Amino acid sequence: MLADRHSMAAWSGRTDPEADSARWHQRIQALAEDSQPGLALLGFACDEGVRRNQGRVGAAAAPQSVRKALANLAWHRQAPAYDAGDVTCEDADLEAAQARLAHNVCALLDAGHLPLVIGGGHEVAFGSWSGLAEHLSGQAAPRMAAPRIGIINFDAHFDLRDPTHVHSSGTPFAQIAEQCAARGWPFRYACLGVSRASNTRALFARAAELNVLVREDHEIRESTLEYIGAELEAFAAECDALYLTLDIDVLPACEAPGVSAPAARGVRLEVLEPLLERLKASGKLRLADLAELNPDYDIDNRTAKVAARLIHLLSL
Ligand SMILES: N=CN[C@@H](CCC(=O)O)C(=O)O
Ligand SMILES: [Mn+2]
Ligand SMILES: [Mn+2]
Repeated sequence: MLADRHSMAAWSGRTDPEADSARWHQRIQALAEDSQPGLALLGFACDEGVRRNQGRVGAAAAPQSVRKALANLAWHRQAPAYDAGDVTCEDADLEAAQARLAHNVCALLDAGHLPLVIGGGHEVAFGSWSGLAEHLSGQAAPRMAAPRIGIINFDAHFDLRDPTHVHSSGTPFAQIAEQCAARGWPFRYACLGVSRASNTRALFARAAELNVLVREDHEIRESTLEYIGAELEAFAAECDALYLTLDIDVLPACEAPGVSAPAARGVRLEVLEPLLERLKASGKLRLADLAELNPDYDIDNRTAKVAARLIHLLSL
């Protein structure tokens, strides 16, 4: 086990007497060296990036709160699911935590698992992507000279802040763009649910420079669902592998109050879910993560339940 800590304590809940009534807590297993390929949940218990980004901290506690919410959901999977433990951030050393996350994600991919990382602040994205990059550059994956990794971020924010001075929850995709440039890899980034009011002109300009596929929050609604779904499929078709990153603050604050920076408008769950279904259907999803859930501001575990439902959807 590579992760910094591991406990199955969160996995408890209701047990029904009827046959075929299993819930996640009854089926999820602790990851072992010889585990058959399956879905691997890995926590990134870190909000140092949020602190550096002047945000309200608390997201480090999200992995445990999501596990508790997921524990009681009904189990409909055929393939196994594992808990791979948590990577933690020690002594505010975000860079070291991201490097350990990357090694863990790479090891899971090498072993044939689909890693689903539960952040943490959105600084999780740099560690997640680095793990996929390490995997695609290594021996375990089919050789690709310059893999076309498509990043699909559902987020009210671009998280493309200038990383020159500080690495934070606001910089991961700019850090990834730098990494791609250094490796001669294409940078393919789609950011959906962006709030114009919450992102400066400088960030919109950087997104344009980097050729980011941008859809603002107000553009994603039931009447445009077909168009945006087709646009995402076309984006996916031009990629070798997809990395999906879900910033929970893409949802309206009434649906997801427990986040570091709540969205005044957001994209509703009923619109988000069909888009995720279409992405799954592409068959190219290699990695997913969830970011910015902050249990300190949650109401009756509403946000944790939404996060658990999204994991449940992705796991089917
Ligand atoms: N990952 C967070 N990103 C946002 C936070 C905005 C805020 O704190 O209001 C950002 O940096 O833009
Ligand atoms: Mn974000
Ligand atoms: Mn955000």
